[in-house]
Amino acid sequence: MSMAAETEMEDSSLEDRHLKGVRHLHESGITRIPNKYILPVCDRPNIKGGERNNTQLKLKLPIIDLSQLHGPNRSRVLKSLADACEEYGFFQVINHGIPCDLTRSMIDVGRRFFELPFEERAKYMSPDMFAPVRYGTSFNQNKDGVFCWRDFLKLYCQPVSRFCPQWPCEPSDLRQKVASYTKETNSLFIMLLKAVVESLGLVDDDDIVKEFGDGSQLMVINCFPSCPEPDLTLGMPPHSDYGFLTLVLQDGVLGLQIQSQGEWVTVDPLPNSFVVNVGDHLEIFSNGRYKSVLHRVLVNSSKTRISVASLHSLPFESVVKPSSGLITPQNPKRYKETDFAAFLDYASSCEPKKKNFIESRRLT
Ligand SMILES: O=C(O)CCC(=O)C(=O)O
Ligand SMILES: [Fe+2]
Repeated sequence: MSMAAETEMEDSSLEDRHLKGVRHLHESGITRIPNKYILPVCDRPNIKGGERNNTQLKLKLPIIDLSQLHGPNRSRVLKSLADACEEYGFFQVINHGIPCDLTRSMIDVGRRFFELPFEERAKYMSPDMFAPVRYGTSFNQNKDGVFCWRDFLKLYCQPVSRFCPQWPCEPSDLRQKVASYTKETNSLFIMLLKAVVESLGLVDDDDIVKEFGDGSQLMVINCFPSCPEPDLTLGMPPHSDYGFLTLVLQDGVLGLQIQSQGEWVTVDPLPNSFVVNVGDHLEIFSNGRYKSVLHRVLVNSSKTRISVASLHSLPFESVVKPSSGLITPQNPKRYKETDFAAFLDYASSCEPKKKNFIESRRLT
């Protein structure tokens, strides 16, 4: 075989390797990351002081105590919520009522899914962005020039009775855990949604809350294996989330970063809290008052990290637009109407540098 043919064969088997995901690479025991994962210098995470001597800026997100939401302190809680959504686009909720046994077992079953033999996981691989069950790698494996250090399992969740039979049957308790977790996170979301709507001063806007009764819920279980060269790559590139609110559960390993005053800072959540972030749809609904903030994920050289992001929004076919109750001559509409299909078209048709869908919806 000629050298060129050999190199070509090597290249194509390397290409295959990327599509098998980073868990697969990690299991092969590599000590350097393949070029496919190396970011241009300007996009690298710039881990200050080196990883061992980690002096990352840590951020304590504003705390929303849900045990105070239905008592005499309600207006104070709503004010904190409004401030957090305006200033950070992120907050953490405590006393949310979801049992920690359930959150622990959700992380645990997610971890066990990624520990299954590759062939078992591969049954759910699909390049189709619309697939209700999709195991994949990177951010958008069809488009990303540089891959990121993440594998994921995405599950459509609502209605549970429709999607549950399509979820992976291994690990054997996955369906039951995801079903319970879906139910609990959906109730928490509805509680937060009502508070968010009220915090915008929309006391009479019951329509939106009703519409969310049949809303969409997408669960993304992320696996960020330990990485031999974490300063050259990212677990997720800077992006915003498309939905209304995202509820993020983490396993205790830090990694999530948000941009605050021009610097990337690491979110350091309280134990048993949920990190919640404003998505593009809420930025549009609030006519830009609440911000869908860019965030990214760092990886590290010693620990695998698991996170579960639950993305909540309107039914897939609904149109999202600035709330009419917020539009005045002084505060005109700042965003075009959008729907889920427009987002998927955008996400699948380009490789957005900042993965920021909302820019394309802004009225100038
Ligand atoms: O892993 C995390 O903490 C965040 C994950 C995330 O941003 C996402 O799944 O959209
Ligand atoms: Fe995200």
